[in-house]
Amino acid sequence: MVQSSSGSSSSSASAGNGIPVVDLSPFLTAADETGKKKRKAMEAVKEACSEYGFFQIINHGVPTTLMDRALQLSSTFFDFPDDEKRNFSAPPGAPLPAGYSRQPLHSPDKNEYLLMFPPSSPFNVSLTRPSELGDVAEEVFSCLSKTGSLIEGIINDCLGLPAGFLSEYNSDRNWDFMTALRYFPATEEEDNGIAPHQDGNCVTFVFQDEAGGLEVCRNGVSWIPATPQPGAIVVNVGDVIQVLSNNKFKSATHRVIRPKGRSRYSYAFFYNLLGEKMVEPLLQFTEHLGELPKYRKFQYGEYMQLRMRNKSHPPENPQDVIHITHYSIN
Ligand SMILES: O=C(O)CCC(=O)C(=O)O
Ligand SMILES: [Fe+2]
Repeated sequence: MVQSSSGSSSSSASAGNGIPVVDLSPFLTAADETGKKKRKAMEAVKEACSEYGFFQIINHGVPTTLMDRALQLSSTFFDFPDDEKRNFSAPPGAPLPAGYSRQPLHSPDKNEYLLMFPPSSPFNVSLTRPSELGDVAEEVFSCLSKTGSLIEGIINDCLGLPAGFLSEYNSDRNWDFMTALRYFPATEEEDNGIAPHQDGNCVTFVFQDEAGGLEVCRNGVSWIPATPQPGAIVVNVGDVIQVLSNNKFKSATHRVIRPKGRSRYSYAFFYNLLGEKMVEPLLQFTEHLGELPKYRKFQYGEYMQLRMRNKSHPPENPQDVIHITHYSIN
């Protein structure tokens, strides 16, 4: 049921060298009549979310062939000359930066990416080269949206919330987005792909090629690899779930280290929340437990704007970068 991503079998979600791996098949097949396998998987998710904020899922229903194809097609796209790639950038003044972008020179992050909103979004840039990319990316988007809803339901139950609470709270999928990323090969001088950060959204899903490099910080001390495993999807809890659960579930700090001598390709799908939604610790994790809320209430869209400002206008003093602690009650 559960094994560590370093490959060794184990019955504990925290064993092994890598992050825990959870088999979702009991949730997708009718073969679990007693519900025992589901309960075991739920325990593993619960432990992973409170210990690491990270786990990998297998037998999740997203076809491996689709993920592999998507990675091949994005790598073909990123191999195009810069001028060609820029034809797929959002037009100047566009309300959202859909399509192709490269991290600005001042950024420590050395990657380029394609940004996609839900397939029906008018902000999307049509991905016509290579010819299959647009359709395959849409298919990936729809599949991961379903995975998002499945994992959100599992997290809901792991947190002991009333059935369907999170899906009702987060019922509008319009703010979800996905990136196809390419990290440039490391140089002799530096190898940062994405600097240590937490994701601001609800839950993130990543699938990656075999290069490796995604790492999770444990207890502020050690870095644990999310070792690539064929067909697996990495799941990480974002700030919204951390706040709602009053820190019961962790929005883990993670980073990407670029490999030497090759590029690294991945897709990241952000199961998000509508900007107008208010976020605050739920009574189940405060009053009902006799505990004080660790965050004040805030509007999600405001937090997203502050995070985007971190990127567009990085503060001189790194201590002024806005994190979820901006809303902490000390
Ligand atoms: O590419 C990856 O493996 C992770 C990307 C990530 O952490 C992010 O975009 O927030
Ligand atoms: Fe991230």
